[in-house]
Amino acid sequence: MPLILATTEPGEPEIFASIQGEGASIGRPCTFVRLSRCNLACVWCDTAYTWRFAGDNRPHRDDETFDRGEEQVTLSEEETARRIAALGQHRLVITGGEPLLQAPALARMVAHLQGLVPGTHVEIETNGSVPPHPALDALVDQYNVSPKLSHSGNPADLALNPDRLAHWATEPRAWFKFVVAEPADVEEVVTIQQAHAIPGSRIFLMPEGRDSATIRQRSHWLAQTCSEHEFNLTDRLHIHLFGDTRGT
Ligand SMILES: Nc1nc2[nH]cc(C(=O)O)c2c(=O)[nH]1
Ligand code: SF4
Ligand SMILES: [Mg+2]
Repeated sequence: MPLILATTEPGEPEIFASIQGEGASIGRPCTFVRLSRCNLACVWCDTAYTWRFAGDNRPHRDDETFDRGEEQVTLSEEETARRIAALGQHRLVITGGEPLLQAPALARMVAHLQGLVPGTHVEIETNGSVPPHPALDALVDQYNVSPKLSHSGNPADLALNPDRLAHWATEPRAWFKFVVAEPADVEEVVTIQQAHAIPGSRIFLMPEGRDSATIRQRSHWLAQTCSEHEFNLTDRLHIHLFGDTRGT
């Protein structure tokens, strides 16, 4: 089974070199590969083109639906690895959508990539609701786990499964990154932190926002909140640098 990737334009897979814009590796140069499809549906999702295809009526703030044929491209594991290797980086961030939905094919792709560029550091951006897959898990250096709070609009039993969260809480390669828009969202983070005994040093709060002004405004009060709770604050560096654009 090949990989189903997102596109920057019809037929063009979203594989690009950039700077990690969020979380524990912020500022590091890396290559990104964006996979299509997600098992959740966040109302403020900034990559709705990976899942909100015509006929999907789950609510989204923009109320836009996308043409699956234009937004998805199928690429073999080997060709995906070749395109990543051609960008010359030694770090890879696998994102989506929800990339763990395609874990078996991703495992084959990463194994192939390690043959082309040995020692590549592999990070996965995940919403944390999908169990890790053993073959892929063995090839991953870092998980950036972003559980979705109630303001995302997802049912809690899907987005905040206690067994899944318990797994990530005890996974030493996992960092937590919570998207926060309002102070009430932080209360949910604290509840999750306490339920799973997650050290604050492994938690990042990230302002929800798709433009610099919103991110900056929310970062002001979030900085104070992070001090109080000893959480980390993360920016969304790529939005300041490139705006809300694909392939950046
Ligand atoms: N530069 C950059 N950094 C990112 N970190 C996480 C991203 C994501 O979309 O998951 C992302 C992204 O789309 N671009
Ligand atoms: S989990 Fe991520 S990709 Fe999926 S809908 Fe939410 S923000 Fe979008
Ligand atoms: Mg993004």
